[in-house]
Amino acid sequence: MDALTAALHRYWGVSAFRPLQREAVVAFLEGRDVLVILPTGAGKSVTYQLPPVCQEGPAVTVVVSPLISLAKDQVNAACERGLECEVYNSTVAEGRKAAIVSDLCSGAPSMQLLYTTPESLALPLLRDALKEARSSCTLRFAIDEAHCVSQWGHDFRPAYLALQSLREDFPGAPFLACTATATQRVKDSIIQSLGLKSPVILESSFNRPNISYEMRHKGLMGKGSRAAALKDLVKLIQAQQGSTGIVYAHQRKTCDWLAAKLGNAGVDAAAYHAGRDASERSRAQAQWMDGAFDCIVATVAFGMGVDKADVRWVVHWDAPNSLEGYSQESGRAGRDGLPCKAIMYTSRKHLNQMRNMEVGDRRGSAEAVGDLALTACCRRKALLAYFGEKRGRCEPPEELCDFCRDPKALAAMVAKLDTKAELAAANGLQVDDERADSGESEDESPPLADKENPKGLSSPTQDRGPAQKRAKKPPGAVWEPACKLPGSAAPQSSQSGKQGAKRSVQLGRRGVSSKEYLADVTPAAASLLPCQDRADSGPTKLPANSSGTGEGKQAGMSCMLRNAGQSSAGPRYITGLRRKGFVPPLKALKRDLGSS
Ligand SMILES: Nc1ncnc2c1ncn2[C@@H]1O[C@H](COP(=O)(O)OP(=O)(O)OP(=O)(O)O)[C@@H](O)[C@H]1O
Repeated sequence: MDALTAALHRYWGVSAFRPLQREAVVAFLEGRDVLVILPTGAGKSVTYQLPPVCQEGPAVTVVVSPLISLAKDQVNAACERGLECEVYNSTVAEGRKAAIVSDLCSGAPSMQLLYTTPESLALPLLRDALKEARSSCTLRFAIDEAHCVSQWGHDFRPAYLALQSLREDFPGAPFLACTATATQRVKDSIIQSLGLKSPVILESSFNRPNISYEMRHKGLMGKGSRAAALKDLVKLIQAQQGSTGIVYAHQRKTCDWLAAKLGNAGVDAAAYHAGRDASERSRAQAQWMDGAFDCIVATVAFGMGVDKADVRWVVHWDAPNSLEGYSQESGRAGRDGLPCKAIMYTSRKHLNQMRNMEVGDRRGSAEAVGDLALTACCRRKALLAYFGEKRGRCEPPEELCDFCRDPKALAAMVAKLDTKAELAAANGLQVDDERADSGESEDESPPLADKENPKGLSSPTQDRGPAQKRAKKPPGAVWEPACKLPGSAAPQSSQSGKQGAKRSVQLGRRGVSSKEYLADVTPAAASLLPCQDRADSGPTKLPANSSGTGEGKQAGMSCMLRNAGQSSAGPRYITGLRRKGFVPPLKALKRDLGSS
């Protein structure tokens, strides 16, 4: 056994490194800057905790962590392993802080890890002590959750920007930045903001093969969709037979409401959000960790750094704000590598609300979530494509997503969603799921307004200056299931029309088969249906009696549709619609969808 493996065994009790851990430790020990991008639960903390314990002479890794609670948990875990650990933040008593400073300046610090926050690291007392320490010991800096430094990231913390001055003060110290989620833009931003010098970039696939992804649409759950969705959720949780899970909701009151409703239905559930006081929160977390609750119903305030290996399912009751967030939150399931589920409940209304409220750098986040949720596509492929990974659909032994389990059923469901939206828009109505969902608005203000920031810091999402205008969509706009994510099942027809070209589709009461109708409104979905007469390209020509001068025109059903499968910006607009005389071909549609 080599020295590194021996140290891993001694402190972690395991005798093999996980992928890229060893490479990161070696590079960090050699004094290189390192960027580690590994999925949640991959063991990133080993990469910066191990170096100080496996070198001769005094060495301290200063670990910058965004949350005090997160640092506390990590320090406890590290101390239990036998590492010499200290924590320096605003909650620490002055006497303790003085002891830490004096240890750093002693010429041979006894600590191996010093957990702190960006704010505390900016204070002259600690900064000067570290400057003093570097002459007598090896200093290294580890920036945990490094995506917080990026304004493009989903969890930007302005305080992280103060870390820029670290490089100036400690030009010779190696930096290791780690995160579980980073698009190329975020990676570039981390390297630039922290001033990483020719960093060794260690990145593994974001893929979590043991997670099966699934979307459920509240709008398709019938009238009173909130009650129906709740019933569905209870059934889902009960089917997990007492295994542990997390339900994420946007708002605190939704968490309280859901926890109470689940409790009434016999599910042991605790609510966790920043509106509860710290002791209630940590009690709820501890009880959930111990298995006293099947389920914790939480806002995004919960989860960062929670190291519970056997979370078998993560439910999003509301669509997440971004795919980065989704990846992190769903990634809390199955850290033990065993099969687990990530299930997202969505509603078109909520997605549209989120999209309409995005400002500045955040624009596009909800759009990406909507594209994932409202498109017939392999969820894994699409999610990974968002992070720049090209790959095929789920393949065993990976857990299959809902699309890969049954593409036809999923395509039919998406077709149903699109058709509902378009028929409702055609009739000048709200989309059904929006109407049904509106019951939920009684306890929900606009989704982003109450997004939690456990540190109470501002972020681009929350800092809406007067100059920042919300990007309102025109009334009547519905979600365009444009299959924009590269993983989506857009038709790859060689005959597909000119990129970005609009198609004019004439729909009418007679002469248009439901199959054609489906093919026209959702080409992506229709490509998966047994639909022989699907028109893939160019302006769709419908039978004479329904087009041009036919009844279709009389009925005023002229829709301008973007050709699905092509990259197109903005929503799909339905224009020139007249309600009178239009009878939706629902019977035929239902027959085709096989859902009487
Ligand atoms: N080589 C290894 N073999 C087995 N278990 C390991 C190994 N390395 C780390 N672990 C364990 O994996 C779990 C997750 O590790 P860690 O908390 O470092 O993950 P992480 O990548 O930081 O996750 P997150 O991004 O969610 O914070 C811990 O319980 C840790 O002890």
